[in-house]
Amino acid sequence: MNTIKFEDLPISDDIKKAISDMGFEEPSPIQAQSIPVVLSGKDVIGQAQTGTGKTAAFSIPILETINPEDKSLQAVVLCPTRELAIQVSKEIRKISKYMHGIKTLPIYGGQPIDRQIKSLKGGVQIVIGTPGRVIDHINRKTLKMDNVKMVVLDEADEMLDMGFREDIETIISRTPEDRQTVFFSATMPKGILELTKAYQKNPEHIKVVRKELTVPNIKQYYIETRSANKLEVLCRLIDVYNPKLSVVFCNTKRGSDELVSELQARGYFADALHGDLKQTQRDIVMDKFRGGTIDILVATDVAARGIDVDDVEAVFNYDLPQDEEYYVHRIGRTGRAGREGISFSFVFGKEMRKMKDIERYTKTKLIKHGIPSIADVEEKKVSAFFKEVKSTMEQGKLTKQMQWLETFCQEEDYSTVDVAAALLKLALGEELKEEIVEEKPRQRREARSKDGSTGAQEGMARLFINVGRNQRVQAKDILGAIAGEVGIPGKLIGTIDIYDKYTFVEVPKQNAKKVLEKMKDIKIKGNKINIEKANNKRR
Ligand SMILES: Nc1ncnc2c1ncn2[C@@H]1O[C@H](COP(=O)(O)OP(=O)(O)OP(=O)(O)O)[C@@H](O)[C@H]1O
Ligand SMILES: [Mg+2]
Repeated sequence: MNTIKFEDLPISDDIKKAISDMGFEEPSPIQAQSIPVVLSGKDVIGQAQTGTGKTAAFSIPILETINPEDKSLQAVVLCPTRELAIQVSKEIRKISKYMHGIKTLPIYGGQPIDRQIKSLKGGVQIVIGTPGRVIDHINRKTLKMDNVKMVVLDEADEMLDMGFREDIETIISRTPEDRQTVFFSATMPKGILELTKAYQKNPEHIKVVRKELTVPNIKQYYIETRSANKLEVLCRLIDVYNPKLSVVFCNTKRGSDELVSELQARGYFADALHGDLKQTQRDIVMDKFRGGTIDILVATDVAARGIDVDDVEAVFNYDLPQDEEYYVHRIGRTGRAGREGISFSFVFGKEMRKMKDIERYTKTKLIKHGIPSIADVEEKKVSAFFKEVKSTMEQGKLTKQMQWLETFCQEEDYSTVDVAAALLKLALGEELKEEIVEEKPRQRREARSKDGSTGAQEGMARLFINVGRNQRVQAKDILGAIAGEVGIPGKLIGTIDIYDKYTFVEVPKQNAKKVLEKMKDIKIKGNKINIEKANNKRR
């Protein structure tokens, strides 16, 4: 149990007052353990689960360390994404609310650099930035690192990973030798931990993780569903659980755009966040999500780390993440600061193996969840609707409506139940959807045919198409190409499943050989694809 109070920590009254305004009553374990050590000036690697207050754990010591009289740059916090830089900067501003003479500035790409230069000229002591833009300012000499006392890497493992490492090295090399270097993250893979040696002196590794890497207050489910059914399953889960806010993760920008269009077409308030959008659009989407104008954020991994939005009650892995660490960060967008959360990961076939890797890495077990039935969804919708009806009745003032109803019933000779039932149908619509029947991959394997193709329909052969990662080719293009090359009409080709980079296509058995011969290493819309016989090893 954590018995340390904020009063026991060596922090100034101004900060104590501010964090009390923020609703922090007691320090979280990572705050209790790391604040004194960071304040002592030591280098620190702080690891604690998602949503447990790592931001304040480094922000409070930064604010205690810098000298408000000195207007030079004294602390630099580096974050992997623009949204995170903005968020951390806001948190530091909140904590320094009662302090005088402190200036902080988020600097990130996609924002006009002139405006940033102007603000920097005013004397900024704490910069919170993304590496690229920080380097840009260093090169322009608009950011002077000579007086930097402290460098913090938030999401340190990501920052030291390949994508950012070089930039981080450049930035750190510009700071004084005797600076303090502080790393925080919920995950710290061994390989990355090795790298920290290059930047830190005798670091203290403060690790507040339990057995599991994920927080216990997130209920983690997995659902077996093939790609074709994912959208419907997602909608049903959202209808049944009715989360205040949800984040849905896709592995590609294009996938998230497509999903947003489909959700919007079904009447959901959803929008996308990914790296292809302009910064102004990214800001608008985040503001809408924080404000509740949209309640579903469909995002790539750009939103996986650090983002803190209070009412996110559910996270969906619409596509399973490529890295195990990312699973931890993604689902960590819910269940923050001790709140409850729920997560659903969609898996199918070969992805079960990836899921097992995730379970091993996080030391947690994902619980199997069935696909909600139409009846489940209806029950939920009807009960929610009746709740509204009840509250309308309780508010009263229905005299006029009652008169209309009585007149109508008398004139047409209907009972009020007849009318109420018709009104219900009008309000809720008639459910015409069919139940989803998920074929089990195992059953398909049993149906394996002699030619090595898996589970194809009678008379059809299933072929495996390797599309390669990040290639922009669609099922219909592949079907079209086969029809063009081999001369079999598209309609003869059966079902098609997209497993992010893997696609299966069914062709009539007598045409299978021809397709395989003619379509080896061909290009479709500039994308190299490869059609092979499907076999069990692939799954
Ligand atoms: N001592 C505290 N008491 C109550 N709430 C707190 C406390 N410290 C932080 N919080 C709140 O908890 C939430 C999560 O904090 P924060 O974003 O710092 O988590 P994190 O550990 O950095 O998570 P992640 O690994 O996802 O980045 C924030 O809304 C923050 O305001
Ligand atoms: Mg964080």
